[in-house]
Amino acid sequence: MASIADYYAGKSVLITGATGFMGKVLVEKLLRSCPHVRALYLLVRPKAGQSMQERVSDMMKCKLFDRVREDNPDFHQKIVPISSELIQPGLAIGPEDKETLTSCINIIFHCAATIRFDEPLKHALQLNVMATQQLISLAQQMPHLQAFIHISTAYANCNRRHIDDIIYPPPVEPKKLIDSLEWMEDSIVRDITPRLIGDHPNTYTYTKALAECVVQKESSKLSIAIIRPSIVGASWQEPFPGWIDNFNGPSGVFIAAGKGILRTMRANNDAVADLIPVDVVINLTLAAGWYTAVHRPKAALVYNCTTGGINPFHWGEIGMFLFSFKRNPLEQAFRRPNANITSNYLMNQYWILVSHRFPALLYDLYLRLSGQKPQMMRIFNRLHKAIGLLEYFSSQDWEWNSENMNMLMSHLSPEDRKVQYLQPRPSTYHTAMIATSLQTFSSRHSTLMCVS
Ligand SMILES: CCCCCCCCCCCCCCCCCCCC(=O)SCCNC(=O)CCNC(=O)[C@H](O)C(C)(C)COP(=O)(O)OP(=O)(O)OC[C@H]1O[C@@H](n2cnc3c(N)ncnc32)[C@H](O)[C@@H]1OP(=O)(O)O
Ligand SMILES: NC(=O)C1=CN([C@@H]2O[C@H](COP(=O)(O)OP(=O)(O)OC[C@H]3O[C@@H](n4cnc5c(N)ncnc54)[C@H](OP(=O)(O)O)[C@@H]3O)[C@@H](O)[C@H]2O)C=CC1
Repeated sequence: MASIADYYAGKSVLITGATGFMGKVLVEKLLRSCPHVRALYLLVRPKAGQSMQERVSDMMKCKLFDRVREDNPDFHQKIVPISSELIQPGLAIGPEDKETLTSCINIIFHCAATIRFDEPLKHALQLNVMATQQLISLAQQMPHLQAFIHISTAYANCNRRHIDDIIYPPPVEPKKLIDSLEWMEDSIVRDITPRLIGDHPNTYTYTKALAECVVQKESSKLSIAIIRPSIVGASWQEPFPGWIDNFNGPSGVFIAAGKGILRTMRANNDAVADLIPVDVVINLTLAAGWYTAVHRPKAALVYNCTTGGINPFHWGEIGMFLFSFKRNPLEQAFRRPNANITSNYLMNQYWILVSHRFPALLYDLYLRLSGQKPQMMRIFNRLHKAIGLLEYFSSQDWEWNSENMNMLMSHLSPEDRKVQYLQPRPSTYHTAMIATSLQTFSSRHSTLMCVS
């Protein structure tokens, strides 16, 4: 059977979300590990005054691409940016581009999404669900398509404690929800969002669950796989250890703790912190693309891409790790760092008062008296809002079944297992991943290495 690199040779690949955290790593690994891939078509929108071409060429200059650049200085010739705004009808792809895509694409990786926990429901629905539906419709017009890989999240079903690698019935029929929200004013949608999302913690996990249902509906017509990563962190090994370019999930928490701002947070010391390095997720994604295209499974296969089952690491251990900040605070720290976790709500409230609000009040008073604008209370209010949204995930445990991931591993040749390593088995990888990402944070004054 063809190796993964052999399979991708000569193939045209369509990627959404290529300018995002995971998308960039996917583009890089595909170019580096599958050097004979024919072309990567990236659906990109113009943003912040930059055209989509400018955005893509800036992205390719980033440090993440150093190794690809070394191997093949002309790698950019394989990248074809296509202008697309995913929440517009027809994904706002021009007729000529559509013609090109439908005639040549062999594999689609759908990474784009809004991952904000506080996204208004209508927008999360438009991007995470309706755009997925539109992309699938486009995929159905591609005669040479061999695989459609949808990136979901391990938390799409976080209202369950045990999560198998199957697609669960959606909380609501997506079409019904789309139709009923269409005519509603935004303020009404905002008011009824908590009732609609029910036992989901936010609009993100809720719409990702609906997207899986949309994908499943088409699985008889296309060869589909769904990848469900847990909390995606910095790279473990490739293209170099510790690469990360965002403040999502634990990263923002680490920085706030390293600057001595965040000193208390509600988390369960004994709950599994299911962190997975971005390079492992991308390896699984590429391997799943290969398997789906070669084996054409009859139903969509779901890959829970998690680590807790094989190599559990706990929030308490991360908390211990952050003690290193006591000796090495990040630059321009507000105070000497001293971050602690508690699972007790009242205790947390007490420490918020004593070690967050009170010092902020004092500092703002000092700023006022010295003729400057007070700012610390504002910063803490934002921090508390963000932490409030994350605590749901750090206070409880989930258990994921990873049969399909194991099955996929067993199908890889020994050579592919080296290139597309899937399971970070050594127990040191969590600490390596966190340590290197902390180095990334501290070495650049807490701005990240490659902010797009
Ligand atoms: C006491 C400490 C002990 C610590 C040990 C225990 C650690 C526990 C950590 C628990 C983490 C749990 C994480 C669970 C995650 C579950 C994951 C589910 C997995 C997924 O499927 S997808 C990925 C998940 N999505 C996210 O993580 C997104 C969550 N974030 C949001 O929804 C929003 O960011 C949030 C939290 C609502 C905040 O919004 P807002 O206030 O509007 O701020 P922005 O994010 O838009 O940022 C504005 C601006 O500020 C910059 N920024 C953000 N954070 C920092 C920072 N720490 N330092 C410096 N700058 C920061 C940000 O880049 C923006 O800049 P722009 O220039 O882009 O405007
Ligand atoms: N990060 C994590 O911890 C996890 C992520 N996931 C999933 O992985 C996938 C990728 O996540 P991640 O890379 O972290 O997310 P990012 O927020 O870093 O990237 C999101 C991507 O989607 C694109 N996008 C957003 N809106 C639009 C739009 N309207 N039109 C075109 N493109 C758009 C963004 O483009 P632009 O640059 O133009 O904004 C960006 O390229 C998502 O599906 C997410 O659910 C799953 C589990 C964990």
